[in-house]
Amino acid sequence: MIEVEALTKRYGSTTAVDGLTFTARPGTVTGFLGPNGAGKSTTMRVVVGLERPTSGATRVDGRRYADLPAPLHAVGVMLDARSVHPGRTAYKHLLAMAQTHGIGKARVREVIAQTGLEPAAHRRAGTFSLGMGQRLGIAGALLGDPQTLILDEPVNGLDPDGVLWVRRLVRELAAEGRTVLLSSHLMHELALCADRVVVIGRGRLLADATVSDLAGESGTLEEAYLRLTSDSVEYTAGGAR
Ligand SMILES: Nc1ncnc2c1ncn2[C@@H]1O[C@H](COP(=O)(O)OP(=O)(O)OP(=O)(O)O)[C@@H](O)[C@H]1O
Repeated sequence: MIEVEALTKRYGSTTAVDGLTFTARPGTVTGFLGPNGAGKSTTMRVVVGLERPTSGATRVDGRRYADLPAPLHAVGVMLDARSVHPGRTAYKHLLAMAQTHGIGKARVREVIAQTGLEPAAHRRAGTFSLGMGQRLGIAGALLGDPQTLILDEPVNGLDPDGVLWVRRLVRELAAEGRTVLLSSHLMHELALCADRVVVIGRGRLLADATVSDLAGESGTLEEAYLRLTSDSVEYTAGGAR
């Protein structure tokens, strides 16, 4: 379970997250949606202890990230698929992560198979396509068999097979009772795999609803999203607003 409670994060004069509260629950895929710069990545970075909140709090399974005894087993994270050392092979990268938590080679091989990385396991990550890098990032998130997964834009750069694979994977993880928080720009993508959707704009909560409630009576989910975020989009195809 992920709890975000009255979270505010400022960088100088920029308020990236502004009094945000929501909960991502076990057994559920929670879609985290908002236009560019809405504050999704910042929120996720605070949840996993990479940023300190200006005010408010975040918790994973009732604890602050810093208080988790074995973070890799509690929460699997993929924030930036390009953050892997380019000179390391996929296998070596995962093995190095595994060793920080006493996870064995068998589990490394298991997540390599689960993410379809077997043919590329001994290639340097620097030679990977964006899609392969995403698979490696997801493999790292799965490594500790965590109850909670946080995936920032996991379908970015994936081919159609990869997109289908991610959809199936997150559904399976939730069906096993895990908490999955998944960000995307794409409402239609989330509609296909999320149970709930948390929509933010300019760091503020705009909606927290089931996919079907958000679409409501009036048209499609995409229309509901555009209506919600129309005041939050800083730039449109026609230029600055
Ligand atoms: N380290 C930082 N220093 C200064 N400003 C930052 C920093 N990180 C994020 N911001 C600003 O905070 C706001 C929220 O950014 P964030 O990356 O969280 O949004 P996002 O919803 O993830 O966007 P995107 O979908 O484009 O990745 C933006 O205005 C961004 O420029």
